[in-house]
Amino acid sequence: MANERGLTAERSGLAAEQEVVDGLYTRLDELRGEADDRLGAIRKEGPSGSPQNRSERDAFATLYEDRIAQLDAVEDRLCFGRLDLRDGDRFYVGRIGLSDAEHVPLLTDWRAPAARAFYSATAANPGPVVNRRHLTTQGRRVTAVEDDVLDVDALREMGADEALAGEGALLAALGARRTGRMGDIVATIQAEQDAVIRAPMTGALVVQGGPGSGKTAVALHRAAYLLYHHREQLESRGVLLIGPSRTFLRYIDHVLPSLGETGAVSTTLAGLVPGVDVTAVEPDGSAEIKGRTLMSDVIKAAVRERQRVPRADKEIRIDGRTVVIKRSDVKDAQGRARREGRPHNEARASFAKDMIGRLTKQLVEQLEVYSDEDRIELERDVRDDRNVRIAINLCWLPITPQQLLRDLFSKPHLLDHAARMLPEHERDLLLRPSAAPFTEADVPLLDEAAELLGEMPGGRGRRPDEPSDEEIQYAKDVLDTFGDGGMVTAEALAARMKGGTARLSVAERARSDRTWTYGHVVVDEAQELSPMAWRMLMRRCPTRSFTIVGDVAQTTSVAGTRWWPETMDPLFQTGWELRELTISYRIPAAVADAAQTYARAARLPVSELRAARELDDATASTRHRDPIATAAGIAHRHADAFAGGDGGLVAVIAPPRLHGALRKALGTPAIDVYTARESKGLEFDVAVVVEPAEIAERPGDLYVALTRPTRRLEVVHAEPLPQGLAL
Ligand SMILES: Nc1ncnc2c1ncn2[C@@H]1O[C@H](COP(=O)(O)OP(=O)(O)OP(=O)(O)O)[C@@H](O)[C@H]1O
Repeated sequence: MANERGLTAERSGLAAEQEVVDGLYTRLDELRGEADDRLGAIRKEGPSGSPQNRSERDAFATLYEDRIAQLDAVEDRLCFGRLDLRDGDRFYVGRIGLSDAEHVPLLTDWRAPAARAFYSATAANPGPVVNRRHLTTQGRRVTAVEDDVLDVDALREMGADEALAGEGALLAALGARRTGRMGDIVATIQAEQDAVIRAPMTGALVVQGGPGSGKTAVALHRAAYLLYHHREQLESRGVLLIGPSRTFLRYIDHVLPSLGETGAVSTTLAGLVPGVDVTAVEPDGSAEIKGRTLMSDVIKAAVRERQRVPRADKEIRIDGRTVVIKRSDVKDAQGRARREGRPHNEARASFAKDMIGRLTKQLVEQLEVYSDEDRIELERDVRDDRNVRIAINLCWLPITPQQLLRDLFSKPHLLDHAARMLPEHERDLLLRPSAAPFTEADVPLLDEAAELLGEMPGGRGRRPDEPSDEEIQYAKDVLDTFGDGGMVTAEALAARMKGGTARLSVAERARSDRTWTYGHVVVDEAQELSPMAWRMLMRRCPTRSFTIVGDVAQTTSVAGTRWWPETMDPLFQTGWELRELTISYRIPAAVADAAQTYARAARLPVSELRAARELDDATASTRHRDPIATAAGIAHRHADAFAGGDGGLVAVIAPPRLHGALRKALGTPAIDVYTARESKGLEFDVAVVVEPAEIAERPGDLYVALTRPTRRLEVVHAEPLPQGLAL
């Protein structure tokens, strides 16, 4: 009888909530219809009217398009909660705020202050809330309601556990099959996560948490939260989101739009330097050196090296007269140009102007001309003289960041000069052919160089006294051929000039993007960044407003962080704060235990981590002579079971040398094969980890690999398991 009464109440609860939710979707449809109509009307007007009218119309069209995109994006799970307050008030919480035509609020945005209690109220600390209701919907249909009764007496009577808010809704979300795209967690954000999401925007917030503790989810929701609360400030400067790889960015690219936000720029570190393609991986030895802060001094010295003083004074004939490029003049003019404090390529104009002035003066004195007109004419002659231009270029050579780096790492004499502070064996590690492709560790160096070099001449329209690309390339060739301080005759230079020229490849178009500064920067997998990479990010946000999430136990980069204070203190001094997330929402308890036991044995700095779920049969280990065929067989078995059921993702994580054989044995692109590093930040229903001892050459790599599955970890090996791993 009691049960029946319960069921009836549940059904009537559902029906009542369905009515409310229907009303919300009706309002959503109305708003979408209005925005559609307005956009249609604007488009109908066509491109007529004054330029001002047109640009106003364009602005409105963009506004309506954005609004429609926002309303479309919140269709799924528009409303997911209800709060009943002690004073009898009740309101619904959803992805966006909605009001009716009379401005009566219908739905409260999850980011609004009033909605905070939905995530933070507990039985011990209920605030004004007596009941929190979670609504589960499929499409527009309400399929379940679940109440957290926060009235302590009622709660005690029910003997309920208050550890996880909305446990049913949470466990349903955690148990859902993975699709390969990350979803938002807005309906089930937990209290410790909410505190991070809503933390004030000042300074740097560092969030340390074990695998699956929701760092990525929290970082994305915080970006949405900050955009909502500081819209004016952030919309003009933007929010930058840095992720470890393009695969990872694809994995998360759905989340912000589903939260109604399209205003963040997400990219990798390399994506911040336009025109640079990172295609190579380099040995740890050189990557580690390139990550050190002292590389900023190396780059500085390399740039400075392009400002040269000739070994001897040099005579140049102009229209039958001789002028002398004097070493003392060059030194003096360089000093003056440097004191202006502009970047190298931009300061070159001052140096060139100064030198042209000095040479003109020599002609003026020789010819004894006194009229301004004659003087101006002579100056033009000097400026237009090719030999003069070449000589000036040799003393102050404009150069792109890419070329600077290629030269620096391929020419021992340049490296010896610029990187004097490094021991010889470390300099040797940096040497590589000039045509070698760029690596990830080069990116911050390119950015540093771009900062010191500034715009290439002609980047924003060439001035008359600036050299052409051909002249620059030519002078560069000369320097490449003759090395340090190479003085060659004007005739030799001219002869080579005829031999054809190459254009410099400068990513000028995107230059203005490179120097853009953001209102807030969110960094994911932040433990991987080197000190040089941090320098690069600090330039992107002079206000030092950062959200930094990562796990120092998962660090795989040799130049990365193993202890936050070591990295953060020099960057932010006292302006940073550390928070921890302690519950893993991804991995089942048995996987968490196995991974943590291994990590502790390998002396990784693991944080405390509890798993939110216990699942049976969550781990398995198979030893076999043929790990390739065995792994492929196991992966197929799971994939087939998923195909026959309600879906799910299977992935294989293995050392790179086994990838070819594994792909062949799998025979289908439907099951992805990753290295441990490639799998970073991703998750799968089943992860098949092959030859863990080999992956464990870098213990952080194995820790990452073991913590990818949401349901089952399969370990396959021919070699013995690494120490500390027991399944
Ligand atoms: N409060 C929550 N409600 C529902 N799902 C959650 C919640 N918190 C996290 N998750 C889910 O747990 C999984 C792991 O989250 P996430 O990838 O953000 O963790 P992470 O800490 O970044 O992990 P890693 O260190 O491995 O990169 C994701 O599927 C995420 O959606």
